[in-house]
Amino acid sequence: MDSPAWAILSTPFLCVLVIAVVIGCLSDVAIPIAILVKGDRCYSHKTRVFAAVSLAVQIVLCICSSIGSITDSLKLTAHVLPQGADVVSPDNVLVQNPVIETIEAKEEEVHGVFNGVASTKSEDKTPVKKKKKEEEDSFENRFQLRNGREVYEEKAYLVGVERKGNTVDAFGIEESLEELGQLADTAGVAVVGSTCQKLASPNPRTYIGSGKVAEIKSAIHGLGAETVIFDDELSPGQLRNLEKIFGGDVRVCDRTALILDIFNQRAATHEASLQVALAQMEYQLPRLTRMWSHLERQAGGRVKGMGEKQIEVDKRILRTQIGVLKKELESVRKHRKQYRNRRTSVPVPVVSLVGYTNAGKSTLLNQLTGADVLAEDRLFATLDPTTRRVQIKNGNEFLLTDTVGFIQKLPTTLVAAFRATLEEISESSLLVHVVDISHPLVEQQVHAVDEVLSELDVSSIPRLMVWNKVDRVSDPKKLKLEAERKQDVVCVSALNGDGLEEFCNAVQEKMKDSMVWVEALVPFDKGELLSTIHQVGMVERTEYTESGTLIKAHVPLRFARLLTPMRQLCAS
Ligand SMILES: Nc1nc2c(ncn2[C@@H]2O[C@H](COP(=O)(O)OP(=O)(O)OP(=O)(O)O)[C@@H](O)[C@H]2O)c(=O)[nH]1
Ligand SMILES: [Mg+2]
Repeated sequence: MDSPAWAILSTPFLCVLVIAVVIGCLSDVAIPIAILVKGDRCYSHKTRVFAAVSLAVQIVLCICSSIGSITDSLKLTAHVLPQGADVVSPDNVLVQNPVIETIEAKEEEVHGVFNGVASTKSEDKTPVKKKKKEEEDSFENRFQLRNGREVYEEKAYLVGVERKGNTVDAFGIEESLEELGQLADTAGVAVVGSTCQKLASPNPRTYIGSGKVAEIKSAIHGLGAETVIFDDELSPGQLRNLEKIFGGDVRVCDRTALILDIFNQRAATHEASLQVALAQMEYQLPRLTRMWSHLERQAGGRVKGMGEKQIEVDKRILRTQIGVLKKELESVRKHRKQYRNRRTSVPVPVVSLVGYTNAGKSTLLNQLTGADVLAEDRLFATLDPTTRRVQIKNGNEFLLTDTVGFIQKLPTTLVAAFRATLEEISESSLLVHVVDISHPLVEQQVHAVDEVLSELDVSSIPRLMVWNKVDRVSDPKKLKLEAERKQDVVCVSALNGDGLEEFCNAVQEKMKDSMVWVEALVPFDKGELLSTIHQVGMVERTEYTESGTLIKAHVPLRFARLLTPMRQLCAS
């Protein structure tokens, strides 16, 4: 039914035109026809020939004019029809919509002509629907798979503060913000912008100045950010005030909350989950206030203190939960201690890898022991300690423990919550501080690690420093010479295995510091004791005598106690 013929016939204008042409033609041909019909009875031969010629000419003229009219009409109809379709189509908004949209549609039409392709999906071209589709697409794209979980990628705006009079060892504001960006990335948050401010002292109400707050407010609304992350820990009041000012659904959080969020996402074992839950609850406890301020608003201010009562109830619940968690963690700690005691009955020395997050601790453990601990270019890949046995070429061995990485401004709640895990460090014979020597902020990272270690009371344990990732520096030879000049520094590349033998030798040398020198006569029937001395100690000399084997070696202190009766034997 959409054919042009039907369209022509269905137009009243065309019908009138056709009738007029027919009447006109009939009137012009009527006289010659009458002459011809009456014939030779009334008219001469000449008159009839003239009438016949005239009729033929009229017919030809009539046909020509009809063809011309119909062609013009066709052209007109062809021009009118598409517009007519636009008007009646419910999908099309071009005719009804304002000027701007018509102009845009015209531009699209031109675009269509250039391409020579007629688009049939007019709805895809409308700006409103296009925008909606883009929004839907971007919404879908913002779901990311993190650690096996699908999470919605929030848009975040970062804020840093540079305190006047910062020490040389501290991170610069730009570097600190960059690290915050890395943390945000690890947590699955997309950073859309950042800003910083230099301050002598923080504003007690909003942490930053009011001008900066206004600037951030307009920036986040322009960028569509849902979260504002501060690089420093904010007080509960500051968090509340900032959220009120930013308005809407904008969430304000700080570095501590972000790190806790990462730990929460990454906790894979029961112990790690317990520790993270405890740290999160301790962080939330003073911040509960803002959750209940709506109660007083709902009551129109008539029931004053309603919110406060609710906060008290919640705080009590949270404190009870914290108590339960602490008890559970205490039992985990006891279990760990028992396991460690069992391990020390076979006195293999324990070496702990400590260091800044992403320095390469897990990669080093994997290279030396063939373990498959997760090592990746993300912050806080490791949360739980892993211990593996390392066998050195000379037959000696030690246990190597990989631990959770440190970071500058590490939340104290987190250090406290991870005490059970970190106790591994405090009971080791040697601390190996792994450093990413290729990192531009290596000095600041070393300083940050030393600060956390000072909180853990491990100053009496000997230390060895490992400059890792030497394959990434521009002049590895120069670096190795520099390391040789320093005491207790070894260069390695955990990734390609470069320098691992030197590392193991250095570990042994260093462990001598925590061992005692013994000379003991071991009876022949205590053969396994002798082999243990070879495993865990550093044997200088063995002599076979009539009453047993005389051994001179450095051995761990605990083991030296085991050898006490034999030492006496030797002395006599
Ligand atoms: N080029 C190079 N990359 C390395 C080296 N050692 C480690 N990496 C890379 O550095 C990244 C971090 O390594 P990890 O072993 O996970 O670091 P980590 O210290 O265990 O990190 P956390 O568990 O987060 O504390 C990974 O992408 C490794 O491949 C190295 O010697 N050279
Ligand atoms: Mg690791």
